[in-house]
Amino acid sequence: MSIEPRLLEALSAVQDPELRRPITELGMVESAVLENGTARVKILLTIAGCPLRSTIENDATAALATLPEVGSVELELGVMGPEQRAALRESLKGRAVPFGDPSSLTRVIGIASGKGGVGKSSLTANLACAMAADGLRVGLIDADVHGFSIPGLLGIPGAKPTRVDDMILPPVAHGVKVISIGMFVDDNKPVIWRGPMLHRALEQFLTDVHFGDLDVLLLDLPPGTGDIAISVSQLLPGSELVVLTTPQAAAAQVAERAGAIAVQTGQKVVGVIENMSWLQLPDGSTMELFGSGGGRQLSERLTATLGAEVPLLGQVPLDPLLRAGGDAGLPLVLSHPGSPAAAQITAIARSLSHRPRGLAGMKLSVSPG
Ligand SMILES: Nc1ncnc2c1ncn2[C@@H]1O[C@H](COP(=O)(O)OP(=O)(O)OP(=O)(O)O)[C@@H](O)[C@H]1O
Repeated sequence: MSIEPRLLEALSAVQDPELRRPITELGMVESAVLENGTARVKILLTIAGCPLRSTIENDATAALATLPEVGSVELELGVMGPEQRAALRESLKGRAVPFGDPSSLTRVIGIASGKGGVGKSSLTANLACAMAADGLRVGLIDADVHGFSIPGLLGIPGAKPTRVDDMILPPVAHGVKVISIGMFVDDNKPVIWRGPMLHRALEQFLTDVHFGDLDVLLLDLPPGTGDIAISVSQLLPGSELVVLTTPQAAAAQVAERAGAIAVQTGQKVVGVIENMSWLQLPDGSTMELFGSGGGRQLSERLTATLGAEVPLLGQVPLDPLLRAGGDAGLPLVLSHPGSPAAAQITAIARSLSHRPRGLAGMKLSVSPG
């Protein structure tokens, strides 16, 4: 089938919403001809019943209509055959370096907490959206296997990943590629997996899920020091940790254990975040609902235990809008970017993503000149 270069050029502006690459590079444009001002184009979807077919349809029609010589568009949607899908898989596989590879440029950051309910999932969802809003390519793995909540917090509670044969394409929410155990279990059933199964599930997320090239991959870890924390350190030896606490001394003590695990795993703890630091009252005064000092205390203790500076990255105040944003699936950093809590989270996201990558322990491919 023939392809008119001008039409192909216009279609190169259309991205596959899940693969986030131009459809022209993915072998999805089967034919594109111009006859008497009518652009007749056939696009092949990766799978039948592609959930995003109307997005592709609308984007392609709009892109073609930008050409002055195109008066009308006739778009036909087909489905890739096994050979075309195999070629697509191959071309995608060759691109992204696995995250565990020492030469990977993706910064992998696990968000850990001592106990549940301190806001780890809410902050992880907000951090991911803040980074994506800054133009970074962000992936988020909800590894909080027993308390997965990320899909709901990002407004895609029932989303299922698209499968192209044995490759899994993560749904995208607010520019973040998201994968969660919750997407692989029925409805709200509890996950009763133990060590080896959890390890296998995480391994599958890291190998079979096609995230493409990412700047940052965030992992929402289960609270505490369980099996998943060990698996993460084994599967992603270069990954870093951020530890979350509330200002309460008792919470900081529990969180210290989650951070001190890095002594055994050899991971770097890049900082502490204090959440629920205070509540601003209508008269402008602040109320320290959970006491104060937990974040500072945790940062000092981890610095002493690990023998390396573990800074307090920021303090996020309590904000009812943050809770409401989670319920509505629209994180606070997007719904109310100017609020004090959102400003703190965005500043923390920037300090995490803008730090130069440490080169210690990394192979440098430099040859003497
Ligand atoms: N800064 C904040 N202001 C207001 N509400 C918050 C804040 N941080 C978290 N919350 C709320 O606190 C509750 C617990 O948060 P979240 O589920 O994110 O915690 P978690 O640490 O991930 O818990 P678990 O590990 O048990 O899933 C949620 O209702 C969330 O909306």
